[in-house]
Amino acid sequence: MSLLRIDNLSVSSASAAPDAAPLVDELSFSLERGARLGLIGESGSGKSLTSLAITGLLPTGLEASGSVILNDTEVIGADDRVLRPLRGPVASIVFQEPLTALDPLMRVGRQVAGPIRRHRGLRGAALDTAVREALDEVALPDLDRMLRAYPHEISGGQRQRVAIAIALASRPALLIADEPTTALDVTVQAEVLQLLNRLVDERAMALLFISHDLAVVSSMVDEVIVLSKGVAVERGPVTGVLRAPQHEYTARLVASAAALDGALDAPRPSSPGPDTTRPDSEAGQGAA
Ligand SMILES: Nc1ncnc2c1ncn2[C@@H]1O[C@H](COP(=O)(O)OP(=O)(O)OP(=O)(O)O)[C@@H](O)[C@H]1O
Repeated sequence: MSLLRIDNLSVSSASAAPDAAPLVDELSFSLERGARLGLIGESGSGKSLTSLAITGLLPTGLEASGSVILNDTEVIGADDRVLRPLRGPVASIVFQEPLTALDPLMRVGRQVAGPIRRHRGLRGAALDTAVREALDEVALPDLDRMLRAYPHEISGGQRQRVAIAIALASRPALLIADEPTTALDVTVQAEVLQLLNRLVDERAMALLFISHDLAVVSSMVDEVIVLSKGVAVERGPVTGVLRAPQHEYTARLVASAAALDGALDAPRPSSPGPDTTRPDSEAGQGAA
């Protein structure tokens, strides 16, 4: 039995015109325990709505149809009472913006303790130890300060590490990472990806990794689905899809990523180096 099996999932807005295209359109895929799948596509292609539909967290006004079976439970149409026990121990989400997941008025230590107490039943000294271990596992420095800090008192990268610690505290079988590093600067991004990679491996979790960034996706997953306007236009092993895209939309995504890489690698048009070829230039004068 697959950990997650999605059949013909569609998501539509209740207030949209009857002939409007669904926001997610007849999407099907499954994910086995320990497998890694990427969902890529431009902004607005339906990636986040898919992740929210999987955990039954679609905002009011949006309706899902089809079937999402998470660990043997049908999510679509299910009561919150049925879904709550799945959120955490079966599937956890790490969002793009860590502040979405964190309570601004609660110290980090208490926020991490909440899901550990709820899902693992720990109390007292055992709970304190588990909270420290959870923060240590995501490589947060200065644990004493972290435990007492409010979210605004730590950096963006540290906040995302705390959000990851919270998502993992309930030991999920499936981690959904929805653009987890997009809000972080490039060096911090690489550290957080490394951390996620290690934790997913160590815990043999399944990973659904959502991103518009092809380079990031290819470093994290084995298989990929390409979404365009809510439709899965291509899928397959990540290296094959990115090296030899079959669909024109995927080819465009790959080309624009390559163009971006090329632009970043190329020398800057206004080189900061001294221009000694112009006698009247500042550099030329300075060098004279
Ligand atoms: N609550 C809502 N009501 C109506 N339409 C919505 C709602 N939320 C999202 N949409 C629309 O659904 C489409 C898919 O949105 P979604 O957030 O899944 O895109 P995405 O691929 O995750 O984009 P991004 O990378 O920018 O987060 C978009 O056109 C969006 O405007």
